[in-house]
Amino acid sequence: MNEQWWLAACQPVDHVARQKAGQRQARLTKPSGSLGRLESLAVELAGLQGRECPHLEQPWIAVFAGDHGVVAEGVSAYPQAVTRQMLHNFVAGGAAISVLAHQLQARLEVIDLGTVGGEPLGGVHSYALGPGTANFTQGPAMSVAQCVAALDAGRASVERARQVCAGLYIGGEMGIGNTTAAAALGCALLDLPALALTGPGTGLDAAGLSHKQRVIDSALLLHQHAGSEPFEVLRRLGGFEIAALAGAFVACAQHGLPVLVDGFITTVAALCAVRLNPACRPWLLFGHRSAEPGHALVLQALKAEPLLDLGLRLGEGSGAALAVPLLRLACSLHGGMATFEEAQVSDRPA
Ligand SMILES: O=C(O)c1ccc[n+]([C@@H]2O[C@H](COP(=O)([O-])O)[C@@H](O)[C@H]2O)c1
Ligand SMILES: Cc1cc2nc[nH]c2cc1C
Repeated sequence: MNEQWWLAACQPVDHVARQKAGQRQARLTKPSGSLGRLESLAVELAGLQGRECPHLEQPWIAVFAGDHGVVAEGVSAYPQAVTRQMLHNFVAGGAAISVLAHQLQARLEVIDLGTVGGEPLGGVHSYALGPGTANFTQGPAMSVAQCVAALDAGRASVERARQVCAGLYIGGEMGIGNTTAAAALGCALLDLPALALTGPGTGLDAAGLSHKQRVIDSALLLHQHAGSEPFEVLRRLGGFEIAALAGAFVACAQHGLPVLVDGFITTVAALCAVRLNPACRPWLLFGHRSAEPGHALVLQALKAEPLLDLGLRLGEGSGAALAVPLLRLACSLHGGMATFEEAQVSDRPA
């Protein structure tokens, strides 16, 4: 295997800046704790940015796409061709994430790791690792070389984000069938049966859902003998876009770039990243809780508290993008509010 760069050290959190930010929060003109999660968010960001008053520089949004051999088992409500059709839509500006990126004035890049249907698309970084992964009910989803190349593609995206001094990294995904891969991966990493993490994805009915659960259970049985080493689990049950996201998240932590994680699939990628390199965990913030039922369990396993719960189940990085204004406002409140002393307001409850 190539050099395993994903095992290298991550940036430490600045505990002094974090502590100073906590002390500042206690001096702001409000009852202690009254801004709820926005308070801890500002303090957390202070530790990541190494300054008492954090502020959000330009966010970078990367959408990773890949197709999945397991769709041959009939596990998605939509046809596989949609993955590639959506690539056009991302670039043309018509997808939800395109609109959100425009509104946030965030840079959006689109990365095709390997989809069914031919030629590289204009405006898309193309890797052509294969026409989708192999069907993991028959064998491993990826070869070692494909999985390493996908992790590398994630790292390369973070390099591009760093070149424009992005202050926040959002990784989105697009891949018909990827809730099956994410559920299988999550089950293998958390030692759970398919029942725990299988959900309707793009919209399966009850019969479709039980079938999807059986497909995942059979894959878990097939790959059980391979053990729980995270790279091997990712290679066997993951997807190109999921491996790329895991690589991007580890690379962000290695370079001290905070990440805002999106929905079910990206959170499973975050779990892979944390299993590959546990020191990356502090760099991961979580944008929302998806309607996909397995998401809550994976978030719990990561001790993650997402910011929003709006019933979204789109992917593309949309839930993370929607949380950006909240992050910005948490920073503005933290840095802009007066202290009790400055405003000459009594800081003592009666
Ligand atoms: O982000 C989520 O939580 C999420 C939940 C359900 C579906 N998705 C999106 O829907 C696609 C996968 O759904 P499926 O049913 O084809 O496995 C993929 O393109 C994801 O971006 C995303
Ligand atoms: C239309 C469509 C858009 C998507 N965006 C992310 N996953 C998706 C799945 C479908 C089916």
